[in-house]
Amino acid sequence: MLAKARQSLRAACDQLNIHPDVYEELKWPRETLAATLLIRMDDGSRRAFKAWRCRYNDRRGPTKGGIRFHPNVSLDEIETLAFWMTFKCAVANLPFGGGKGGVCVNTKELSQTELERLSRAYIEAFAPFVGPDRDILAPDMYTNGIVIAWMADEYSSITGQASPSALTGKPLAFGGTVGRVDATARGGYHALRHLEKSLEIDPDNSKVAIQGFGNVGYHCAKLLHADGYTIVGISDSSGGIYDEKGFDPLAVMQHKHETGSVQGAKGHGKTRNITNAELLELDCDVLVPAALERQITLENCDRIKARVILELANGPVAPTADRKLTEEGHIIIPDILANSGGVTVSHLEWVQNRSGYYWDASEVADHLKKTMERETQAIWALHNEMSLSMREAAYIHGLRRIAESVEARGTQAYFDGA
Ligand SMILES: NC(=O)C1=CN([C@@H]2O[C@H](COP(=O)(O)OP(=O)(O)OC[C@H]3O[C@@H](n4cnc5c(N)ncnc54)[C@H](O)[C@@H]3O)[C@@H](O)[C@H]2O)C=CC1
Ligand SMILES: O=C(O)CCC(=O)C(=O)O
Repeated sequence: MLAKARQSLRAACDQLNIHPDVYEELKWPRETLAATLLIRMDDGSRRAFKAWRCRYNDRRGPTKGGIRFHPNVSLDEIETLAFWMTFKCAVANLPFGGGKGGVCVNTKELSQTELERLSRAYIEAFAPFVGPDRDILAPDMYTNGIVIAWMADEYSSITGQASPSALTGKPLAFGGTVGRVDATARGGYHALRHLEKSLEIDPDNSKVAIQGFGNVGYHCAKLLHADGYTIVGISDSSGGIYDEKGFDPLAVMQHKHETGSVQGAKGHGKTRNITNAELLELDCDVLVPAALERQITLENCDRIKARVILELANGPVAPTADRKLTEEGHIIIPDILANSGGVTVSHLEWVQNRSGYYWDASEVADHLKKTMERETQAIWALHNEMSLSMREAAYIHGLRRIAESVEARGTQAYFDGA
């Protein structure tokens, strides 16, 4: 996956005529640590889990990125996600490089106490890699504020001091910030809203399908529903639901809490169950992939009907499908812009932890809105001026900032302890 993701880097370097040293550096992760986490299970047995943490590039600041718990997590996936984080942080103009971590585990098979032991073991294994000025962790798929709190607590025990700014996405009572829980979805919402006029989207007459109904998908559904969009399709790992007349996201979440699945939830009309593949192909105006990578590929891209794709997941559209969809006139608001709201508010959490002064909800919300509008506008302008796809424009926008930092420090600095 990293080899494919690099194609965006190559294209951006060519467009900007970037020094070959910069390309050579950004092609590779700076460092990746692998560990085997050994956990005592509740039945007394021991189990091993593969885990990784990658610091992809730290030229713009300490590396930053989430931790994913998923059975398909691999070294290649983590390094690719860390590569995307590097560009995402630059696109949002944050003083961070990119990192990412993960554990190969199906959390649905663990009890709460096993999950806690696994989370604490992760930090124990990677503690020397982590730190407020080195590598700052956060939630991603199948990790949340509770997991982050266990990790933050463990990290403080290891370092022997309160170090809240080494992890973001913490609960409010443990140094978290207001506004982080829905920040990723809200950031994407601001990007879409900012482009509504240019894309001639009328929320009251627009249908939305959302793949993934976790933190990001659920909050996105709520925000778009409140703005008048009709949420006609929703899915999670167990399948999807469709209703031409739309769903109330709150009612669907209540059903998911009660039954473990969105399937069976009732919409406003004739609701039917659909597969995840069908969800992507629904007749709708805006498609929001908010689950895994590579959901839209050459195999299914011909059947995608949505004119606008808001990539709240990381890497949901494969590069080949991306080219084809773009040529056919679909507008893809790329992940490194669309889902940058999460890390933008994580940055505010880090700032508040370090200063010991906490902001109120409106200050956080205003900052997020301003950041998303500023960067969306810059990328939209580049897309128009240079006749590029929004993804190409976003990579160029981020690369300019990263290249400036690489060049400002000098390429030699990489090897002598900078
Ligand atoms: N949480 C955050 O702040 C950020 C998350 N993201 C990305 O957003 C995406 C979703 O993350 P979260 O909502 O935080 O995760 P989550 O763990 O809260 O929810 C994941 C959702 O995806 C569903 N899902 C899993 N496999 C699926 C499949 N094959 N088909 C359809 N649905 C499936 C799950 O059932 C669940 O509803 C990921 O790609 C993540 O990397 C990006 C930026 C920040
Ligand atoms: O909040 C963060 O630091 C990172 C979130 C993340 O992992 C992502 O944007 O993919």
